[in-house]
Amino acid sequence: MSNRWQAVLKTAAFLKPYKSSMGFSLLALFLTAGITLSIGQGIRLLVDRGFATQSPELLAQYVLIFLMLVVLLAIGTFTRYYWVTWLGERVIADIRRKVFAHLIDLHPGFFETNRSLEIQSRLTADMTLLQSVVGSSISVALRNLIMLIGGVILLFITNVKLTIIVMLSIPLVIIPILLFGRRVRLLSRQSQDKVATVGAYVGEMLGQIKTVQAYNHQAVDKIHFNQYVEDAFLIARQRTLQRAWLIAVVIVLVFGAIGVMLWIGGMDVIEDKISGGELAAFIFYSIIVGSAAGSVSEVLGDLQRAAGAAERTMELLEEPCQIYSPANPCQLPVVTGNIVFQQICFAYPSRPEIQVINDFSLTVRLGETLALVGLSGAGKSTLFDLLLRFYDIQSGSIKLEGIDIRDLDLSDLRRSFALVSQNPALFHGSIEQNLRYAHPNATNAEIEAATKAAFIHDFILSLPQGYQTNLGDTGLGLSGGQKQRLAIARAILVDAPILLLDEATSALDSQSESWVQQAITRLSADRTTLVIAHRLSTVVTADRIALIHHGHLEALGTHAELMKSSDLYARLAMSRFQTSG
Ligand SMILES: Nc1ncnc2c1ncn2[C@@H]1O[C@H](COP(=O)(O)OP(=O)(O)OP(=O)(O)O)[C@@H](O)[C@H]1O
Repeated sequence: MSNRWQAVLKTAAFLKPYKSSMGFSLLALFLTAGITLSIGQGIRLLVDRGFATQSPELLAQYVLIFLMLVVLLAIGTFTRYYWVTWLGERVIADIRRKVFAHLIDLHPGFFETNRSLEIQSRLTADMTLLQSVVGSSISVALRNLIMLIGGVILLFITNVKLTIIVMLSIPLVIIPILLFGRRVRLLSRQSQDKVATVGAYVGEMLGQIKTVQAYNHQAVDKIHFNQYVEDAFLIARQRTLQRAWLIAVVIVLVFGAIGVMLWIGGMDVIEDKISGGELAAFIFYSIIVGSAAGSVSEVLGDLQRAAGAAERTMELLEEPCQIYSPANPCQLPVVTGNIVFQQICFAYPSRPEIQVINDFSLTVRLGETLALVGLSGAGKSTLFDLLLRFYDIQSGSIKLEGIDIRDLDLSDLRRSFALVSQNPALFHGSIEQNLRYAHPNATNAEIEAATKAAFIHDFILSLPQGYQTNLGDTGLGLSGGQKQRLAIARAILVDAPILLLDEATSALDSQSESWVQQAITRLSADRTTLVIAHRLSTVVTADRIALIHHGHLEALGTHAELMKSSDLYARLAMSRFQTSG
């Protein structure tokens, strides 16, 4: 079986928990199809017995039956529509939750080879497609299939001669409609893609609005954007033209065919070979059979596209997670900050030929502040990634409290660290929500103590909405220094035994710089701290400095020692360390 159909089966498995809803839907489906078909018989009785006999009582009786059928049809359709759509929405909600739960645990390396924008589009576009198929197309296909089969049987029962004529002429009507329909569908898909490109372009430009304006790039962007919009318009126009043709052709062919039938059938009625009711019922059934055949063929295209979406979704869901907790993790003792790197080697999975960390060994002492310094690209941030197990090393070992970090439960390991990165990640939401990110149950007093220690409390209070001030995406609306202090307050609140700090390279003004510096000093006072240092003030006050060069430990010691013993360090200190603060 091809992957695609396996994926469809796996997607269908999501329906399993909802057997009763499926039962309701199927029941309603058969009921409505049955009633629709029996309306033809109702029409026949109405014409032959109600009108032809000129009896008002019989007419009233048959109109009543007809109305009852209509009410039943309404109830059945309500049930079918509600349960089928419910199923579609429910199943897609389940798949979305499962995919997200899987993605958020996946190793970060996965997102390097798969653009997150593309994954986002899968989560929206593919899901919408699947939803429309589970929540409507399947039921439309099934209903029309039942009507098609039932309609053909009833056509034969009603009149064999006319049925044979209809059967011979159906392809004449259906084939042109299918051809036009296919072209319209192809153009609709192209049109959707074009609209998606327009959306992506707007997203990218608005996300980078300052760069766009700083480089006076608006005129060029307008030209590009106009091009995208015009492309989308041209395709939409073509699609509309084809669709208009399709509608016109359908009208001519379908009503033409009905006209022919009326002619042949009418002659039979005049010659008394069949009754007027039979002819009316016959025309009703032919319309049903014709439209059912059209719908089934149209829905088949949808089902095929949905199979593609199912395949991509299942691929995502089955992507193996390469970083996970061991089955029987070791118990982590109280973490004091005893970290040992032992001859570790590492290359990023996306560039396996470049050894970023090369036979690196280092023992971190309890409670010390260790500054990591080195040229840009030396591998400092990579060491943090390895400590947090975003990637696994290829050889050697990293031990925390004497235990290899690969033998620890991932959440235990990561709970031991508080990370303050160079560009602190803040999320959409209030300042308070951002502070509570890793410690949701913190009391207000704890939050205040943390923000005071990070020298950000007064600033927060100066905002009109204080702690409830909303931050835009990625902390929009705060300066670099404010973001860092907020991140430091968050780290204080987490109160993890080891602090990982990636100092900002961007120069802060001296006031802000000194606040950040003091906040860091407080934060690192009673815990083991690894800091990627870019400032002279930081390296001078650090207990020890590790100089990293090409992923290797080049030298280790205090500032004064390294200034004497290492040429590279002396050069680095002269040229690179920022002296502000
Ligand atoms: N995700 C990645 N995939 C492949 N290569 C990477 C990845 N991240 C970093 N690298 C490469 O690994 C090397 C070390 O990068 P790292 O970020 O650890 O350096 P760094 O010392 O922190 O530099 P800086 O001070 O400029 O931040 C660099 O050559 C970089 O290009």
